Amino acid sequence: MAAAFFGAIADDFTGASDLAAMLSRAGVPVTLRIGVPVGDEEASAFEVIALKIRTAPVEDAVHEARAALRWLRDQGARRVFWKYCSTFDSTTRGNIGPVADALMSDLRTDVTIHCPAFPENGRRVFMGRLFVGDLPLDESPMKDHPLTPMRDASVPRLLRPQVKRDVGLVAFPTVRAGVDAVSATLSDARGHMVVDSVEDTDLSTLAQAAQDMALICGGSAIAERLPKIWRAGGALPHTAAEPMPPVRGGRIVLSGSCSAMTRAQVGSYLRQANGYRLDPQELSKGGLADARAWLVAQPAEAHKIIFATAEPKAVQAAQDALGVARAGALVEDALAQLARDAIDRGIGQIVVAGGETSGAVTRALQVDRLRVGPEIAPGVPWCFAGDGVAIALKSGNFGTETFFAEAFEMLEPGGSVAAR
Ligand SMILES: Nc1ncnc2c1ncn2[C@@H]1O[C@H](COP(=O)(O)OP(=O)(O)O)[C@@H](O)[C@H]1O
Ligand SMILES: O=C(O)[C@@H](O)C(=O)COP(=O)(O)O
Repeated sequence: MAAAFFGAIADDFTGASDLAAMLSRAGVPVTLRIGVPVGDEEASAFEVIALKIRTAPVEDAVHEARAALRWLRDQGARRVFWKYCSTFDSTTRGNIGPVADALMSDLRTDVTIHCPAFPENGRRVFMGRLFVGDLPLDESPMKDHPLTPMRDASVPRLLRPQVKRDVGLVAFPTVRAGVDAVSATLSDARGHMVVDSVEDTDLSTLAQAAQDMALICGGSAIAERLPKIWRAGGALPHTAAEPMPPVRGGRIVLSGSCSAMTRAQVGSYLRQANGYRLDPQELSKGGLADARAWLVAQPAEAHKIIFATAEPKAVQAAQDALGVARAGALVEDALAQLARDAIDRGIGQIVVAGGETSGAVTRALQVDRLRVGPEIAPGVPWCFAGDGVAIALKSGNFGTETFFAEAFEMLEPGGSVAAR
């Protein structure tokens, strides 16, 4: 049976598909697993396990991540990646640090790096401060995230209260001094080293310096560099990507993200699509019957979107009335049920917006693995579930305004996926 070479644990589903897309750019076979598989399976060289632990209680998150690590190691993976959000999304109790600590202990390593930077998507780290576009994290739209509002931009300061080990910084001047300077710093370091990275060239330097680390933590962008480095160094055996399977027609967008970019994308798509808006307070009183009836009345081929996406004020009002967790769960459960309905109606092309939302929808579809296909936008690939179903899991802030239409165009006859 083929063995895994690299194993990643992602704290949410969009994050997992983002990482899988970045690895796929190097032409290596990547399998995205939905939850920890049970027992041995035919492994790809690159395995990514999607968990839904970003906002889970710390003990649950650590427990699931450790189970994922055991499975990956059992499949042969010796290089491990802990994938979290490029905007360092974590609650006040935060799972990023505790999971990193637990993985370090299990891997018997006393140093790791934290690299959330993703310059292609506007996430940069300078002197430990995380920027989203031209704004510090705590001034960016992430300050209003429904589940993980980010109120500080300093990654070391966010991480320190979450971990048992020391937290240090590989600062920009060292990164720009090159691979030897970073390697020397890391070889003397212990604990969690946050690394600055402003441009892609910094990621290449860091990936070179970290290529032999047992554990790397962060966003997906640094991982893009790793397959090429391992291949060039002779560590990675020859691997080839697989062809894409056929996809059936019928399309729908399900959006539970309230991020700034998703709000713009929903607004743009509503100019061409039939739309149904879900409201958590109405869901709590009236349930889902209206939304399900609306979906049944839609032609399969029509452009259509069901969304709970709302402005921060409306989100706040729903949370004040219902509580944060219940408001979120009502929306996630509703979109999960509607995804099942869509599949039952023969719809084959589903775009989901939002990390938590993607977790709820994908689980509801009872898919256990996805083949990773071409990217619609940086970090958002089409994934293939089998039976002619394609799913794209879009992180809240990824993509441009016309993302939803572009995604379906790729699957149209003559589109870039259909043409393969
Ligand atoms: N109108 C709303 N009011 C309150 N919560 C909402 C609303 N719409 C969506 N949510 C919840 O907000 C959360 C958004 O998180 P997520 O799906 O991870 O999106 P993102 O990728 O933008 O972070 C989900 O739990 C979702 O159910
Ligand atoms: O690293 C990233 O930004 C994404 O891969 C990610 O984790 C997305 O999370 P959501 O914004 O919650 O979808």
